[in-house]
Amino acid sequence: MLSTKGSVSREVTRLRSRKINLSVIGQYVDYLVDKQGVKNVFVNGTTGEGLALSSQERKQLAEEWVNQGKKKLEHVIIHVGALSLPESKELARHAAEIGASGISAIAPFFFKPTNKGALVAFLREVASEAPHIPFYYYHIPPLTGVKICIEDLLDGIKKQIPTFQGVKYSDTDLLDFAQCMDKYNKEQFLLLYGVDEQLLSALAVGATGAVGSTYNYLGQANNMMFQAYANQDFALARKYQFCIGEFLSFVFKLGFGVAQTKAIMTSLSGIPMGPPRLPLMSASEEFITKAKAKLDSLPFLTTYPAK
Ligand SMILES: CC(=O)N[C@@H]([C@@H](O)[C@H](O)[C@H](O)CO)[C@@H](O)CC(=O)C(=O)O
Repeated sequence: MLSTKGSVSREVTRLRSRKINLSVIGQYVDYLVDKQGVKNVFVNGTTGEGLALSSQERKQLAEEWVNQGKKKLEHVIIHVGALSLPESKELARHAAEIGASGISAIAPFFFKPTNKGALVAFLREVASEAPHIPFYYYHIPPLTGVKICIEDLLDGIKKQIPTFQGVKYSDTDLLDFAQCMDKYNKEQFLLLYGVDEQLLSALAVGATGAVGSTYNYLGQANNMMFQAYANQDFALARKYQFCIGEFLSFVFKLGFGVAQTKAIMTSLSGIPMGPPRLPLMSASEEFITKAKAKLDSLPFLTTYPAK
């Protein structure tokens, strides 16, 4: 007991005054593009701990990603969601000014919108600050607690938010997701799926893309899964999804979240992702060793045929 308390307080001291490190972003962009085949990024979202950062830090990160991504990345979408509407609007304006390809926002989750009208009113205010770039709603009910049905949200949304382009859908409700695909086919919304362990099921009902934490280090494996699915090689696509599932199921049992994602990413890419910000605590050495050993036991996920 005593030793646990001691190590928690040492960790707290270590995490207390951590600052963002902009100097690794250029390297991060190259790693994603060259090693993972990932050319679209979602900045200041969950994995990037956007909600734990000050507005100033979020702006600095957004600028660095846009600048470093020039001529390398296809899309840099900046997450501008915040608990306060003025803050969210300011971040939206800033993202548009610096040349982001799009913006996205979660629902505020302290004073929550309790119905579609309230949510749309909030999102409309945010989106209207960046009237020339696409807006994506970031649906992540496990973290926001806002469970407004997306099938309902999409009904008439373009009239309310002319720049509305789609949804980053980080929830397991594949019925709602499939209904959106089916019902709004004509609108050609981009529905980007965000539960990595279920991506293949989302592809089967028509997902147009994916945004998630594991694409930082398993981007190639997921690209292969996309390719296998497009080629109608469903056995191969399932093999990728099952392997990804085996890895995630293993780390879930150890305790998995943003801090652990950063640690895995650091260990695989060699780029120091740094510790998370309090109240999140760093991944343990034991976690890192076990997660790395598990990935090493699944070479199918991390070794690819030469191009
Ligand atoms: C709750 C959460 O963190 N979800 C992740 C998933 O990628 C998730 O880590 C993965 O599916 C493992 O459960 C993403 O949806 C979040 C994400 O894309 C982001 O960084 O904004």
